[in-house]
Amino acid sequence: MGGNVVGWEKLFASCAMDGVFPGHDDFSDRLFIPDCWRKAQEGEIMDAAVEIKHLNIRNANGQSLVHNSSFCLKPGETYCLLGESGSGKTLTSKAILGMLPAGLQMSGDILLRGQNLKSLSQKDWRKIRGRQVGVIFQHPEQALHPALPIGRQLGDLMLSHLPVSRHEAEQQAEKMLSQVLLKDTAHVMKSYPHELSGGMNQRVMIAMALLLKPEVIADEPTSALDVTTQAEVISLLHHLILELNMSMLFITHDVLLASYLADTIGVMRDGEIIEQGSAKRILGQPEHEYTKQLCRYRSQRLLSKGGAGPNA
Ligand SMILES: Nc1ncnc2c1ncn2[C@@H]1O[C@H](COP(=O)(O)OP(=O)(O)OP(=O)(O)O)[C@@H](O)[C@H]1O
Repeated sequence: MGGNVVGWEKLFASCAMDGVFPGHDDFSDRLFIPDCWRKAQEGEIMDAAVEIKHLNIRNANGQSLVHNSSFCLKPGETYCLLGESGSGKTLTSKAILGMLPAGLQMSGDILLRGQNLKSLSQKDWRKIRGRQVGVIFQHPEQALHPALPIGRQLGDLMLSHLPVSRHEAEQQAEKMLSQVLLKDTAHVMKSYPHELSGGMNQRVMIAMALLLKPEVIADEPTSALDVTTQAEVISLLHHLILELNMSMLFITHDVLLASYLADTIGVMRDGEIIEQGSAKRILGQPEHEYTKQLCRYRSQRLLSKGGAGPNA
């Protein structure tokens, strides 16, 4: 890892000792404070990066899969949607990306920087994805074309949204690859996805998602990686989101991961957000019995493994 990226183990060890996690008020004197927080404190009104209002998703039989969900991702913050498998996290993120599977019915409003995405055509969605909202999936093959070199894919993304030359686009792309700490970026630019390791492809996907500085949705982005690579990738993502002052909706079933990354946590269960608030409040004073269970589980994992990482 690069020298300025905080290692999981070091970070967790110190957090476990202090009983707090970065991103919370307790760390405010030591951490980078996003500009938007300062502006919000000063009373300046800002559009939410993403706002979900009364989102309902039903299957073809009318069964409710996501029920009346509302939440707000503020500019410059990381909002973790935390919940067990099947709770509706991925469907929520797919709704925001305009990628709901056929046969599902959606109601409610999705606003991106104030723009309601409700009745966009597929053509309009293509203009938005990558430019205004980027996504990091669990499996890079969901986003990377197997038959195109990495440099071409990143360059194409930039060319499809910005008035730049192919040369400029690929220069920017290569710069982004170095920001995700890939070595020998000239070689990576010419490589095909199957020639890179899983961890390298995940970094390429992060580079692609962050390239045009959109709002970012990360859906269990490291679940398919081994423990060490997972820790490196999460640490890198956290660092870049802070450095670039970007907003991220991070989807996870892992309470330890949420406690490491989140400014705000929404706990999702059976299609509903049952509790949400600042990470400090949710982890320190959970109200719902289910959230209390999650917090007890987190404490046990920290105690038993010394807070050693995302799969601890
Ligand atoms: N295309 C679909 N058609 C019908 N039901 C679906 C479809 N996709 C998901 N579901 C159902 O919707 C519910 C929520 O699924 P979702 O994938 O959002 O859960 P999740 O919280 O992301 O879980 P996981 O982490 O396992 O992906 C589940 O009961 C799932 O079976």
